[in-house]
Amino acid sequence: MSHRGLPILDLSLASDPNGHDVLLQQLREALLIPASYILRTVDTGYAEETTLNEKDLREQIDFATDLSVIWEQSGSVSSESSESNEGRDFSKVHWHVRGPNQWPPETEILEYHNTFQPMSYRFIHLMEEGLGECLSLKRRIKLVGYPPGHSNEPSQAVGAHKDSSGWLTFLYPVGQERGLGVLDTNSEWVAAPPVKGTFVVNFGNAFEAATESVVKATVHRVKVLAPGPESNRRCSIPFFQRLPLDLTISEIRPSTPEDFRNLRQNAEHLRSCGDVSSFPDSRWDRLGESQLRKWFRSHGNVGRT
Ligand SMILES: O=C(O)CCC(=O)C(=O)O
Ligand SMILES: [Fe+2]
Repeated sequence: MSHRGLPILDLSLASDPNGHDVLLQQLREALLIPASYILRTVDTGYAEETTLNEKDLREQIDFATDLSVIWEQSGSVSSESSESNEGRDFSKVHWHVRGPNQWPPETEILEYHNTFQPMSYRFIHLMEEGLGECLSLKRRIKLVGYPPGHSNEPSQAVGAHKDSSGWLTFLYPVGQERGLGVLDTNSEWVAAPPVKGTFVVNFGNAFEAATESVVKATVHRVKVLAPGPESNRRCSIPFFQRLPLDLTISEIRPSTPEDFRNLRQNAEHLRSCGDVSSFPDSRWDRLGESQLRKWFRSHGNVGRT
């Protein structure tokens, strides 16, 4: 079940009475070994991004659930009047990240959404069976294009990072272009080339926090080659699952069974990678704050507005 260092899980075993338990066991092992695995299954608004203080060489467009603006300049907005505000405290600056959307609604890519949404839940339910997780998840889909690099050396297309959206990311590489790399437990970069009929699963920052670092968030990056016969435009479609903005680490933790969190004593293989940001940081307990910090770090213009 492995492809050049990354385990490959066959999701179809989930509905096979003889394969189900085997898959759960593989899933449990995969959660603890490397931080990423491959799952076998079935010109407007381009954003610029910076990772580790270096500009990424890629263009991207986001599709997400269209949410209304709920934060007001005046600070604390009385929430009682509106049912949809659910008693939130709008003096908290992280509510800035809610609306208005600067990207098309997810209905524009309905077919993709309708394929990935049930698949992502199928996978999450499988994890719940193995671990007992149960959280309310939102999602975001992104279309990403990487032009070939400028120099003869591979260039940073997106720098080393952990996905800040939180939970799991299902990453679908379009075409055969290589470039995705994942940091393994020995702090070495492992290539994650496209494998037909599969997509890559990354663990996000909140997943690491929920499991008290038993499962490490996947540190990953993309490098692109200089223009040449080997180097074409690379495209990918990540499907991010994220958690409610107001959720805190202390609220997330009980969702992971204690016996699983206790494995942390045996899981001290921390992958350090320079300045890659981590969610489990007492200064940024709330997921919304961590999201906002990510936007500040990656998109300088967001911090200025
Ligand atoms: O395009 C890829 O393969 C990786 C994209 C990614 O890591 C991200 O957008 O967070
Ligand atoms: Fe990522």
